[in-house]
Amino acid sequence: MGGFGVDLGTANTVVVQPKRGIVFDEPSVMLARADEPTVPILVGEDARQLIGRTPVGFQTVRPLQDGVIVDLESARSFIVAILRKARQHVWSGLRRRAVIGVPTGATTLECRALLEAGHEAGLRKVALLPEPVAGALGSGIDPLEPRAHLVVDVGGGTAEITGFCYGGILASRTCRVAGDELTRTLSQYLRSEHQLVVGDLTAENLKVAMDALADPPLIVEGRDGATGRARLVTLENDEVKEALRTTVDEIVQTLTSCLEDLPAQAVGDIMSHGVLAIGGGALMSGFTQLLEEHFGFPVKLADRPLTCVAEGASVAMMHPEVLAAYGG
Ligand SMILES: Nc1ncnc2c1ncn2[C@@H]1O[C@H](COP(=O)(O)OP(=O)(O)OP(=O)(O)O)[C@@H](O)[C@H]1O
Repeated sequence: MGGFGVDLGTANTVVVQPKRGIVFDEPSVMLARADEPTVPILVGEDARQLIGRTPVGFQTVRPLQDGVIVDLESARSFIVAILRKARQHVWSGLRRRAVIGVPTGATTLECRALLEAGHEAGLRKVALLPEPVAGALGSGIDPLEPRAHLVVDVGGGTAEITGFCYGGILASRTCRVAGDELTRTLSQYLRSEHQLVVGDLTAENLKVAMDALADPPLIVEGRDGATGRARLVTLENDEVKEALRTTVDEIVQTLTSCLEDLPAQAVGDIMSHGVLAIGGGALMSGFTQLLEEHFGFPVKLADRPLTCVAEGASVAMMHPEVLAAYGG
């Protein structure tokens, strides 16, 4: 069966084909000339490497913000470019169809922009599926069963929580503070507390490294804010966690507030089966434990939190009943 399951994220884009698995998994970034911002020269990881070191006359463009398209032309060029890259693995002249994950909180206009970008990129048929439903499907959950599920998705631009059951959404809350804001918080912290200026990539690597860090301190390279000279700063794991605490609390509070909107019976289902956590931000050290403390019931990190949305979108192509219930 042809076609693509696509998670077009603010931070990363993943494309899955039903028979071949993941055919593209790279940052949602493209490099373009400043005077032609919608014509990509580099796409994905190659373009990301130039963030913070972009030569004069070029710019790095992120076609999505907060999980939705902000500029139709850039988004269309980006989709064309990633599908071309994906096709290097499987060349095909056929016009394919696709299921694309979309934030539950996306407006009709934002959904239309995504559909238009897909069609303009040459896709024959495009259907949309809420990302939490796709993530659940990609994690082996049947979203049509008559039992409530709660999915937390912490991405780059948004953190979302969605309750759904038997083909319908029960409740949903969105927080436009997520992984990328945590990176910015860390960058600002280094500047204000250590007078160290670092690039976005360094701040993000530090945030992700905290995950793997047990006891050894972390060494960060940057530029001294006063003298401009290169300097190293040593940070303890706990210091990084503390620097991120206020932003993490903001995300957790929005997510837990969704419980108020859920019917009591649904809360019972979730208490006995737990919450599913997806998205790269959920990988942050201690995040699922913190959520468990606030929810009061178990939170399970998906087996493949970064790719399950695209995997579920790919599975949905073979389940038109799921698309009919949740998508379009
Ligand atoms: N091990 C990790 N620890 C902490 N954060 C991580 C880790 N791995 C990835 N991230 C963060 O997860 C975010 C990207 O997650 P993901 O790819 O799910 O987002 P997205 O789908 O592109 O975004 P959105 O859902 O907002 O459109 C980034 O902010 C990245 O820094």
